[in-house]
Amino acid sequence: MKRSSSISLGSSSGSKRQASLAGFLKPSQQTRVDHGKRRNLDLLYFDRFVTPSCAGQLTKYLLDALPWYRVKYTVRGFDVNTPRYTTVFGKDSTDTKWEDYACKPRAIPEILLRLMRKVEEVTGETYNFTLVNYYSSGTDSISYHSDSESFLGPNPCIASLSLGAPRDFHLRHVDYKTNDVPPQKFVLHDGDMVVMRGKTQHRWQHAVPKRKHADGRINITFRKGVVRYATANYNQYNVGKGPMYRWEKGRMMEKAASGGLSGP
Ligand SMILES: O=C(O)CCC(=O)C(=O)O
Ligand SMILES: [Fe+2]
Repeated sequence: MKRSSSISLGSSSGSKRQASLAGFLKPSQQTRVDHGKRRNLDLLYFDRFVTPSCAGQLTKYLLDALPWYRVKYTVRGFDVNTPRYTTVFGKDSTDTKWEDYACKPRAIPEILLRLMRKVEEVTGETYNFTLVNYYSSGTDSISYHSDSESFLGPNPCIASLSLGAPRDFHLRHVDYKTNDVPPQKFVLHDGDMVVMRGKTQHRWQHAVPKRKHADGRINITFRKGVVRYATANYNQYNVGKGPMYRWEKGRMMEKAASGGLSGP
């Protein structure tokens, strides 16, 4: 699908830094991958949803402006070190007041909000969270998982934008061990967007595997949390209680303990 609309990401922003981001979006091509053989894989793929110049500015801005975390947690007695930097903004759609959460959610920064509105327009969905990953090198990754959390509702739509270095994106059917449904593998380039919809999260898993060599890559996902627990869960697994990191002089620098969410 061709679209000619473009928007400015920066013109009416409050902060000077954001206002200097004069990029634009131009959804160029939309490919839908959903035929029956692929068993409930309902994907939209936007080739260069964000133009290269906008993607470059956005990457620099986000790296610089956002607080980053390297979350550690325990699952069934095993210590897990999240193998990438993460951060999260937004709040579930319940009418819970912001101050009533044990860990106060953070408002979505203006630039991500603008991006979210454009993604909403193009996907015909609404979102209230943005989760951001930073893969600093090929050893940063996300292993096979599905985002089928019940707090996202029955068939969640998740829009996922890639910025920076290309990385492989793999999908496999949940019953891949016993069926012959082939895995799907493609490369996500700077500015590309994948939208996972329908039963995709229930019937498929996705991953960004480790690679020997890869430069920095940011991934932004837009999701909609429909119950209060979404906010606590996303905070726990994307911010945690460990130190915060800031991008300074071309690398991540550890800062004081976050103690939960505080302003970006
Ligand atoms: O980095 C990506 O492309 C995928 C990220 C992802 O699957 C997630 O954050 O749940
Ligand atoms: Fe995911």
